[in-house]
Formats: sequence, structure tokens, C-alpha cells
Amino acid sequence: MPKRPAESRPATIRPLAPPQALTAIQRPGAKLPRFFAIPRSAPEDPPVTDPDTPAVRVTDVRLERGGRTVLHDVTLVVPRGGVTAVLGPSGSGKSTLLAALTGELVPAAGSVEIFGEPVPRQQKALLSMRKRLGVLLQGNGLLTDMTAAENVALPLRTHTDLPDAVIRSLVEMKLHAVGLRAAADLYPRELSGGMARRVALARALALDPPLMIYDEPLTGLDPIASGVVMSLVRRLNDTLGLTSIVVTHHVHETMPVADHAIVIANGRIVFTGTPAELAASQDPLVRQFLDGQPDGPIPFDTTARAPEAA
Ligand SMILES: Nc1ncnc2c1ncn2[C@@H]1O[C@H](COP(=O)(O)OP(=O)(O)OP(=O)(O)O)[C@@H](O)[C@H]1O
Repeated sequence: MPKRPAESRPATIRPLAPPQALTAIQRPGAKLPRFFAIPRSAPEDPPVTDPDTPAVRVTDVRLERGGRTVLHDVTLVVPRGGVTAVLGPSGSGKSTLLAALTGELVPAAGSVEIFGEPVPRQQKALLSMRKRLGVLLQGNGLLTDMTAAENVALPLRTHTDLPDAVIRSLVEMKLHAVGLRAAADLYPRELSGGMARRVALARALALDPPLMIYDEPLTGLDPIASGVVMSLVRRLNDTLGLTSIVVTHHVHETMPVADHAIVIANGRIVFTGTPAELAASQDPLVRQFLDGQPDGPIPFDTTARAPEAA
């Protein structure tokens, strides 16, 4: 099935099989069948943008943490519909870049646009934009006193007024999408690390965001669970018509499912291209990172040799 950006999907519900119809009614602006309550605080319609507008455009950005410049001169584009990996050694600034995408960190210079719209600074507009971002944070962030199903239901209960029965169906669909429908009634302590990560993924998908951002989705997972999570990222991206950004230092697990790669090191972007181009790169910074060499242009302790000049 050809990939289609979420923004270009039709706003009107066509006759669909029930589970798809349930997903479609979350889309704000959709014509709802009469028997569904209209959500009072549903996510707002994403702005109508040219389908060629990238999912993310970062232009000449400088990012600071604790008064220190972490990233200089960041300019990058994340095209719609693909899986983009943002790679770099520990402490290189991957999470800092992610914070600029979600609006948690305001750049000291430059601009960040999501689907052609500048990331807002005003709180209400920012919250509205964040409903269009599915973010899987480092660690799972699952609430331990809630079952898997209750965790996945949380964003739906917080941001919509959908009836309970509809929420239950949606939760079942999301858990099914990550292969965990049978785990609905289990508590996080009863799940393996890989299962918990997939429940967190289902929760990040709950509001059908067009853009998914994964921050170190493989931390703490064994190679098999890592493979399952990464192939799930790819499959969900393609079947749901999403754009995905995977922030990670797990190069070898991520490259097989990525369309684009961006490498950050020494306070800058040092590579953008395809996974094949990355593998062939002879840039010393890139090679040191890919080959896991302790000695080279990337210092082991990145805070010890922070970049100073732009
Ligand atoms: N809130 C903060 N205040 C001050 N410095 C910070 C803050 N957050 C991050 N840093 C510093 O910014 C730099 C980049 O950190 P960041 O977490 O973005 O790196 P990362 O590439 O995501 O690392 P990791 O892969 O280990 O998560 C580090 O030197 C870190 O110490």
C-alpha cells in the first residue's frame, strides 16, 4: 500500500470496518456517526500544509543547556513518511535536539518547524502541537499502579471525551497493533522489558499522531527484543502512514529499518544520508562512532571537551 502522510488523509469518514472507523473518529474535523459523542477537547486539526513540506525542518539552530552550547549550527530536514535515525555517542546532544522538536527547549538561535509550523512558545499552542507528536521517552514512563490497558487509555481519557466503550475498543486496537492484546490486564511489573516498551509505544500511538519520536527505544533490551521493537517501529510507520524519528546510539539495530540517518558528534551534525552512505562514510568522526573506537576525534567524555566556537 503506498504511504500517505497523515495530513493528506481525507477528513471525512468513509464506510469502514469498525476498528478503522474507531480510529478515524479521533481525527478532529471528521464527520462522526451520530451515535458517537463528539470529543470536547479532541486534538486540533493539524494545519493544512503542502504534502511536500517536511515533517521537521531545523534551520541554523543553536541549543544550550545549563549556559553551555550543546549543539551548533544544526540544519536538518526530516522528510515525511520515512524512518529517520538520529545517531550519536552518549552525551552528544541527541536528547537535547529532541527537546527542541517537542518545544521543551527553546533554541538560543534558529528555527524549528513541525509540518511547516514553527514550534510554538505559547503554552496552549504548544500543548496542542504536542498532541500531534507521539513521544516514546527513555524508560517507558508507564504508571506502575495501572494495567497495560489503563496506561494506553490515559491519553484518550485526558485529551478526549470519547465514551468508555470506544476508548476500550481503541485501546484494544493499539495493544493489538503492538502484538500485546493478551497483556491488557497485566501490570507493568508483570511485563518483560520488551513488552513494557511495546505498551509504552501503544500509549504513544493512542491519539494517532502523524509524527512519532522514539528516544533511545532499545535501552535495556536484549538483541531479540530490540529486533522486535525496531521492526515494529518500521511496520507501524508504514501501515499507519507515519513519520518516525528514532534517537539512538544503537546503530546496528536501527540502520536496517531506517531510510535516513543523521549523526551528531562534537556539538554538530557530522553526517546526513542513507544508511548505505553512512556505512560507506570515511569521515573520521563517523568511523570512530560506527566502529566503536575509544580513540579518535570524539572524546570519551564529551562534557570534558565541549565545543566552544560556532
Ligand atoms: N538539563 C541540563 N542541564 C545542563 N546540561 C545538560 C542538561 N541536559 C543535558 N545536558 C548536557 O548536555 C549534553 C548533551 O546531553 P544529551 O542528553 O542531549 O545527550 P545524548 O546524546 O542524548 O546522551 P545519551 O545518549 O547519553 O542520552 C551533555 O553534556 C549533558 O550533560
